[in-house]
Amino acid sequence: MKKSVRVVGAVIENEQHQILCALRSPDMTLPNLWEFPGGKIEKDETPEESLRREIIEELACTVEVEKKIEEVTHEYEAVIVNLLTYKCRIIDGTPTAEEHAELRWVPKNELSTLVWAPADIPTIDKLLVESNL
Ligand SMILES: Nc1nc2c([nH]c(=O)n2[C@H]2C[C@H](O)[C@@H](COP(=O)(O)OP(=O)(O)OP(=O)(O)O)O2)c(=O)[nH]1
Repeated sequence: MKKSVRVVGAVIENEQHQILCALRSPDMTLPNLWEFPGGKIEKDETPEESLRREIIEELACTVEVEKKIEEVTHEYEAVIVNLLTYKCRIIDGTPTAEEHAELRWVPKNELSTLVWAPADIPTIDKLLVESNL
């Protein structure tokens, strides 16, 4: 049976309505795909705790976790990912790529020009709807 993992992703928006996008490096699983910074929820962690920890590790900054955006279960070839995405606000520091190949602020209405990890598409669709309001 395929392994299931619970994953959290941070949707961080700046004042220019751009979203912080992170590029997985060539040596990661799902190489060279864009994703929301975050990672696997560890045992005994709430999704919010996990997201704050992952953002410190990956971006070297502190976020406040706000409302949930989407929950998606996506079956990859080797694993089933249950992804929860949350709006987050930076409360300390400036995002730095500690683990990713690149970080890029992308206007909401241009998000679909990047090649995303498939589990992220429903979140992208929601953000695109918001940008057209
Ligand atoms: N962090 C993050 N992971 C995502 C997203 N979308 C998506 O399918 N994933 C997948 C990639 C990984 O398989 C898993 C998250 O694990 P991770 O961020 O801890 O990745 P990892 O490379 O350390 O883990 P692994 O897959 O090599 O074991 O979820 C996303 O937006 N953010």
